[in-house]
Amino acid sequence: MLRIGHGHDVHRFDADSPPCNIRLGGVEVPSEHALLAHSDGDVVLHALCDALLGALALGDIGEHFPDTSATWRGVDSRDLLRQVYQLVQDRGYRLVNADITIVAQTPRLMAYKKAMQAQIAADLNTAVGNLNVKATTTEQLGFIGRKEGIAVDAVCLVEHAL
Ligand SMILES: Nc1ccn([C@@H]2O[C@H](COP(=O)(O)O)[C@@H](O)[C@H]2O)c(=O)n1
Ligand SMILES: C[C@@]1(CO)OP(=O)(O)OP(=O)(O)OC[C@H]1O
Repeated sequence: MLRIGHGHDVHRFDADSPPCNIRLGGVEVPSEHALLAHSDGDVVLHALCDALLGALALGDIGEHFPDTSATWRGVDSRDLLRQVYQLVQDRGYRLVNADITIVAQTPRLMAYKKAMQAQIAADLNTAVGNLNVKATTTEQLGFIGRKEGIAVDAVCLVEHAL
């Protein structure tokens, strides 16, 4: 039995913050500004969590980790991903593959994509070849092109282990 899931997330840059590292796909990436979020703001892992939850018809990340709860304030999104994947495994499923597209005018991600793939694969206990991370700009169009935020789309396939 195969099931497919899709996730989408957006986080806004804090225009008032100084240059700093942001977390994308579990990796520290230098950025002109911080991302605004209740958690650590890892928009890549949030989209992947939603894809995995979607594949099992388990709702969305906000239902499981509400941004009204102090429990999840500043949380490492790798913890959220591992918890979500445990829900998937508890139902007898495992990841076949996931494909992630980061839509960002900035920062430049070429040098960080492989590290993200390796980090995510390790957290999901899967081969790095089952994970793909892509990046694209919007050619300076729209809110992403104006460097106001980052969007991510993720799709995944899961299969029943039996
Ligand atoms: N934040 C980004 C965005 C893109 N890249 C890389 O550049 C390539 C071309 O980008 P387009 O927006 O013109 O499609 C893209 O395929 C990525 O390899 C990047 O590293 N960081
Ligand atoms: C991760 C959570 C929880 O800390 O908060 P944010 O970091 O704001 O992220 P978002 O993708 O808006 O929604 C999920 C949240 O409930």
